[in-house]
Amino acid sequence: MNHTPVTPRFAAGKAETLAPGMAVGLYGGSFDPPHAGHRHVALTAKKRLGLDAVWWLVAPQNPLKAAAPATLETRIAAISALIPEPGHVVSTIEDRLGTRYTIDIIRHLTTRYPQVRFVWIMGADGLGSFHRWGHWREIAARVPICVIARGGTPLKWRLGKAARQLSHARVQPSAATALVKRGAPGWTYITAPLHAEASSLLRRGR
Ligand SMILES: Nc1ncnc2c1ncn2[C@@H]1O[C@H](COP(=O)(O)OP(=O)(O)OP(=O)(O)O)[C@@H](O)[C@H]1O
Ligand SMILES: O=C(O)c1ccc[n+]([C@@H]2O[C@H](COP(=O)([O-])O)[C@@H](O)[C@H]2O)c1
Repeated sequence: MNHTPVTPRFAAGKAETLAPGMAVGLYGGSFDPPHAGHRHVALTAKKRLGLDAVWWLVAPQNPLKAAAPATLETRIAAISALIPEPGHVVSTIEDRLGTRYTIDIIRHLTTRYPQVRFVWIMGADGLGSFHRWGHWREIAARVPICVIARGGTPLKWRLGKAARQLSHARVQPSAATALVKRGAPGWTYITAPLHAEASSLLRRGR
């Protein structure tokens, strides 16, 4: 197969490599700092969706968060140490494209690599605030979404605006791999065992 490197290698040392037909999970986060809960999400999604790779998209700055996170270098190094397994790539594509908005990444990747099957990965709290993201309906129209359960207020998140408006496109977790093959629109909510870790808890303990 003809492997096309998206960009040159970057600090983390693993290339973001794409090939036609590949299934790639896009796991966006502040990762400030990354923790075992993130690892759990990425490993669960990779397994349950049958992904070839998970790209950990390190957000330069979440547009909905006021506080600036640690430097990209610090977070990249920490993610690389947390998840050395093959198939997990730390990506600075948001920084390279000079955007803080997920829609820009999704438009770029789905337009440029139409033969790659991208899927967006997020924790359940992300579903709860998804309707506040820029062009969230277009994101959902362009890529399937995999939501991984998280402790907190799951009922509120599952009954939130985005979940309600996208309810027609929801599929059972048993259809998750088929969803990735079929493509958007579609989302699934995977009730993996919960993982209690949170970056805010770790920052408080610093
Ligand atoms: N323990 C967890 N279980 C499930 N999803 C998680 C967990 N921790 C983080 N996530 C998900 O990972 C993505 C990145 O999360 P983020 O980097 O903001 O970490 P966080 O622990 O939620 O941080 P903070 O506590 O500062 O809000 C989000 O989609 C979030 O929902
Ligand atoms: O595009 C947006 O409007 C948007 C708003 C909030 C969050 N996001 C993305 O959601 C992902 C998770 O963010 P965070 O800070 O909760 O880890 C990360 O990739 C952010 O860039 C994106």
